[in-house]
Formats: sequence, structure tokens, C-alpha cells
Amino acid sequence: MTSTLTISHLTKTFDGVAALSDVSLRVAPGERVALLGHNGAGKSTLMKIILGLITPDSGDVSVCGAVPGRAAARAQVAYLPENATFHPALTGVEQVSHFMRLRNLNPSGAMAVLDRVGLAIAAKRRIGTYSKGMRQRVGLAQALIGHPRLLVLDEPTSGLDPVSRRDFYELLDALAADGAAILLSSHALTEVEARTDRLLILSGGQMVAEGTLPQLRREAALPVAMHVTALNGYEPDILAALPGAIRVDGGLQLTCTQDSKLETLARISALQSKVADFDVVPPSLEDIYSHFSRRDGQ
Ligand SMILES: Nc1ncnc2c1ncn2[C@@H]1O[C@H](COP(=O)(O)OP(=O)(O)OP(=O)(O)O)[C@@H](O)[C@H]1O
Repeated sequence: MTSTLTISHLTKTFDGVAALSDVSLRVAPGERVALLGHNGAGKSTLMKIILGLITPDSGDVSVCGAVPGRAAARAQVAYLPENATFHPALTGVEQVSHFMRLRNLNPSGAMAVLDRVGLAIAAKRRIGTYSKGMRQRVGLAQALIGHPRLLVLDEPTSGLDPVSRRDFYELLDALAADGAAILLSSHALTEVEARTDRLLILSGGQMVAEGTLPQLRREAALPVAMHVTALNGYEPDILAALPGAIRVDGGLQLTCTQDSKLETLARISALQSKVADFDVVPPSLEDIYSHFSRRDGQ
């Protein structure tokens, strides 16, 4: 399938500092992709290049087959900046109508757009009276204008409460189901793990990992933790039988490599008359993220 966004060998340097080095990626129609990376990893620079706000030193970018920044690309792309600000004296509906006119669209559709982001009830109030989460929804509303094929969202859920976050991702799911490609940056790892199709990890301007969470988990091959709770009085026996096990709150913990998981499980099973409970704790997304982000020595 043709990608909505294609980036090949992108490089951008600011005053001798490489913000992006040889970055390549694709986002397909209907795909929700999360861009992760520590502060200064290059996420905003990448987004600005996709939007045509800054030009790369080298490499190619294609947005729906067009060059970023050209009218053909801008007509298909929506952007939600990290801290979207609006005129406090305008009402929600006035602000969205204004954006619709800028896109040469009939502003009579503004109320419907606000309704999609749950703001219809406050549409006639001045934005200056909105909460942070409501202003973020205005930002999302402006990003929905004109049926964009690519949404570039910079930390879109920062400032949203849990219910608003869930509503936001449901809206994204509907847009993706309709064929829109979504690239969003976030520091909320657990949230993007559950709500996106693929993760990209930038570190020091380099794309250090790319894939679904199970793929990244396999690639990282981090140790697995096993928690064993001993039946009353049997803890010393289990410690003796499982070299490397340590006491932790409420039980014993043993770590093993991915390759030795089954062998370790068999050793624990052999002790079952002394074991009250057992849990496998796979590496978290935070562990996997740290593993890849530190690859370059940071
Ligand atoms: N206009 C600029 N002039 C000089 N350096 C810049 C400029 N824009 C970005 N940089 C540098 O490029 C690197 C990448 O910055 P960028 O803003 O893309 O990171 P980021 O991943 O978006 O970080 P954050 O999560 O903090 O927003 C940083 O070292 C930053 O200081």
C-alpha cells in the first residue's frame, strides 16, 4: 500500500549539532504511529520538517505524494502543536469558523467539528474561560478541519484528564478507521502502548527502534522477572533450590534471560508443593524504552 508519509535518510543539523541523523520512516493510511524520545531527541524537528516549516539538510520527505509545505501537502496535513494557544476573546465556534475560512471551507460546519471533540456545549463561550483540557480540544477540533489524510500531533494528550484521553483516542481510532494516518509524539508510554499500532523511538536524532511492542520486546531481549510466593515456612527451601533468587516485598524474585524462561519455569514447577503463588513479570514499555534510548550511551 502507498504510504501517506514517507521519509528517507533525513538529516538536519543546527549550528553543528545533529538534530536528526539519517532518519527514515513510513506511515501507512489508517496507521497510528507513536513517536517516542527523550527531550531533545529530535521529535519536534521531525514534525516541523513534515509540515514544511523547516527544510532538512538532506533526505527526502513525501506527504501524500507532495513536498512538505507545498499547497498539495498542506491541504492534506493537520497539525496539533504541543501548547496550542487561541484568541481568548473568541468563542470556540468563532475560532473554529475562522480556521475553516482560512482553509476555504464553509464555516457553517464549525459546530459539527466542535461536537466531534465534545465541545458543542461550550461552543459559544469565550476561549479565555476554557480549562486547559478544553483548549486542547479546540486544538484537536482545528486539526480535524478539512478531512486531513495525515495528522501530526505533538503530545496531544498532555493536560487531558483520563476520560478526555480515552475520548481523544476513540476519536483517533475513528479517524484511522477512515484511512487517516496519524503520527503522534508522547511521553505517556503506557497510553501509547495501548492505543497505537507501532512505536518509533528517536534518541539523539537517530531512529534507534521501530516496531510493534511485541517486536521491540523480542528485539530488546530484556530479562524476565518471576515472582514466587512460598507456602508458609518453605521460603528457605525455595531460596536454596533457585540460585539467584532474592527476597523482595511479599515474596521471592528471580530474573532470567528470555532464552532460559522455560527452564526456569520448570525449576519452579518442580517446587510446586512449596509454592503458594507464581507470576511472570515481562519487561515494561519503560524498560524497553530505556534500553533503546540508552543505546547511544546517554
Ligand atoms: N532552531 C534551533 N536552533 C538550534 N538548535 C535547535 C533548534 N531546534 C532544535 N534544536 C536542537 O535540536 C535538537 C532536537 O530538538 P527537538 O526540539 O527536535 O527535540 P524534541 O525531541 O522535540 O524535544 P522535546 O521532547 O523536549 O520537545 C536539540 O538538541 C535542540 O536543542
